[in-house]
Amino acid sequence: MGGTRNGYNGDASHKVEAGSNTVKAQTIDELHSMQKKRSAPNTPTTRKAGPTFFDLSENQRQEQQLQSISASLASLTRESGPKVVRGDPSIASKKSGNHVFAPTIHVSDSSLKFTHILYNLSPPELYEQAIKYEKGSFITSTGALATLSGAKTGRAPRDKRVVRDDVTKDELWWGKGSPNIEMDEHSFLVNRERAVDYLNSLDKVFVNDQFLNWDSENRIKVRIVSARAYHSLFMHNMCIRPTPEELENFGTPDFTIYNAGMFPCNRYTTYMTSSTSVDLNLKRREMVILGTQYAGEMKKGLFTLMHYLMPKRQILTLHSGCNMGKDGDVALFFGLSGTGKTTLSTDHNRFLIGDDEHCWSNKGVSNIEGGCYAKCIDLSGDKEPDIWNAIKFVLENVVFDEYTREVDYYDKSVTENTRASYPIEYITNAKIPCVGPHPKNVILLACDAFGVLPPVSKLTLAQTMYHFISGYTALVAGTEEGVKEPKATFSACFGAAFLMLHPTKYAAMLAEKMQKHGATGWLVNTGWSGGSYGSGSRIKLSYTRKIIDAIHSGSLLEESYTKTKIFGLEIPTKLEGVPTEILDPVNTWKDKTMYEETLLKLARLFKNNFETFSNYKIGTDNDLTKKILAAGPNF
Ligand SMILES: Nc1ncnc2c1ncn2[C@@H]1O[C@H](COP(=O)(O)OP(=O)(O)OP(=O)(O)O)[C@@H](O)[C@H]1O
Ligand SMILES: O=C([O-])CC(=O)C(=O)O
Ligand SMILES: [Ca+2]
Ligand SMILES: [Mn+2]
Repeated sequence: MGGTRNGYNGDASHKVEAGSNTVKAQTIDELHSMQKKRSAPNTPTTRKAGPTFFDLSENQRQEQQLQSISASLASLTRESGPKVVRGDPSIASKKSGNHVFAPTIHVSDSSLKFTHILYNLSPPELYEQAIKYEKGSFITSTGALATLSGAKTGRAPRDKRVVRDDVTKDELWWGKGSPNIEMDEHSFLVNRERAVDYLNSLDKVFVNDQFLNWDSENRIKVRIVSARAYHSLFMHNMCIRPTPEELENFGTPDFTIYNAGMFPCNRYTTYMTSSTSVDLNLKRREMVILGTQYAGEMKKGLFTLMHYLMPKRQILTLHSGCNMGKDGDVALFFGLSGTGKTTLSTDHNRFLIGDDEHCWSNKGVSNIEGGCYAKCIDLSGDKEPDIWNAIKFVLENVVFDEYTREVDYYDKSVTENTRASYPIEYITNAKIPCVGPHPKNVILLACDAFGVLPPVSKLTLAQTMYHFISGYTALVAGTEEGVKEPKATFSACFGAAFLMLHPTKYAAMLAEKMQKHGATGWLVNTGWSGGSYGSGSRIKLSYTRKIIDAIHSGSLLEESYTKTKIFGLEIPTKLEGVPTEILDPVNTWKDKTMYEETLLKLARLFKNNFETFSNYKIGTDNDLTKKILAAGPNF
């Protein structure tokens, strides 16, 4: 890790003398102990650590930490908390002494045992745990840990539940089109108890205490309790890693995830429709995962939480990538899964702020996460060198050569949705801390499987809002369970699956911010050209990159434009590095009537989808609302 190793007070008597043949160790154990420095995983930061306010001894601090973890793992009915002890049960010495916290004596089998806590382990320690105990864990030729996520290789949005109570019933978006399927408090507690009992029945559980959001004033403390080293390593990568000082002063988390992924929910529990359940309880500030080991559920569960917490502070949450040029010009890349947020925000000529989840506050943008999660199907070192070189730590569901351990990125036999997760600092031009000024360009990515949207269009504010609320793409196979072929999808705000409030609330905030900061909207089709999926082909990544370059540099703004029929999109008449004929899709189709029909078909789909929004006002601006409604296709 490139981070600073503060927090370690080296004891000089234990150091190996440079240039001498002998070591100062008296025993083999002592010698081995010299290989290791005491430190904790951290994300590089330029932020100064606050004063260490705790005047506690190391033992007192550890005990407090264990008490807090024991409280997190408390069963609701039988005990106030399990006996917890730090360390791997196979290694930990039996003299657990002052590390033990045993709050109750009501005897049950589970209260007689210890739950060993593997607290914020480092990646090497997690590798060892995975290799030793988790079937399907292997080290690949580049040193990444290849893992399997089990039966689920994508998120399960139909199995997501949100507790509906007196507060959330009025605050949240429910009903048609909403991702928030209700459950009651009682059923949540049943699932929570099931997860906690399962976790406490294990010899050991992993606990990660980490942060969300690089905007330090709006940072959220999260605790993730999980049963697998893979899950702990994934979250180590994806959340912001605390410095040793920050970890010491962590205190009580703002939110806790109980991931009992390999253990199913009980179908006889009210509201359960399968063996998988991902449950969010805002009042208790908790999430429970049962019956899926797909790690993305944790990442996107936390993103959902941020979609609730941040708007309360006038901060907009964005399902977008984000990068910044050398002159400080920031671009956002919105888009549904597989449309190119990660691919296009990771740009060798620009600083990466983040690839997937951001906040836009009155100070500018901030990444929510500490890592990236790239699709790696068909990944090649030539086309995506920065991602290729960043692949460390976690590779999900990939296939590799048994002997050389070289990964075959073209192999889809486990799933289409193969993924790599890596700490953001492994992208060499990552912007640390991951914050930036107000965006100049807002790029909406759509992977249009119909092949009728132009490769790039310049949008008016009303058009930007229309397309943002529509959230169109042709979902590329994989990320959501059961999708095997591209298919037209509309997902409000390019992330309906993660919205907590009504889409128009986020849209109003975006419009207000774009207006205030003079950002330009663009629609970029990273999908098909020359025909629909099946006959045409996907637009070359190198062309899309040229388009994005011209947006960043400002040169595209200077081009002359013509307006397309039906969608009324402004398209440039030329663009350096991109064949002129592909800029207007009609030129690339052999069968022009087929093109017209397909265009009309897509326009109808847009219109039908937007009907649900026609009764809503976008913010307080009546005029803008009217313009947005008129900014859709006309036919
Ligand atoms: N013209 C293109 N533009 C962008 N991506 C392309 C293009 N052609 C092919 N691709 C491929 O499409 C995929 C885009 O996936 P990417 O990881 O960027 O999606 P994402 O928007 O970040 O999705 P998620 O939210 O699920 O992480 C990559 O595998 C990339 O190589
Ligand atoms: O959540 C996932 O599994 C991957 C992702 O980023 C998305 O779907 O937007
Ligand atoms: Ca991504
Ligand atoms: Mn995403």
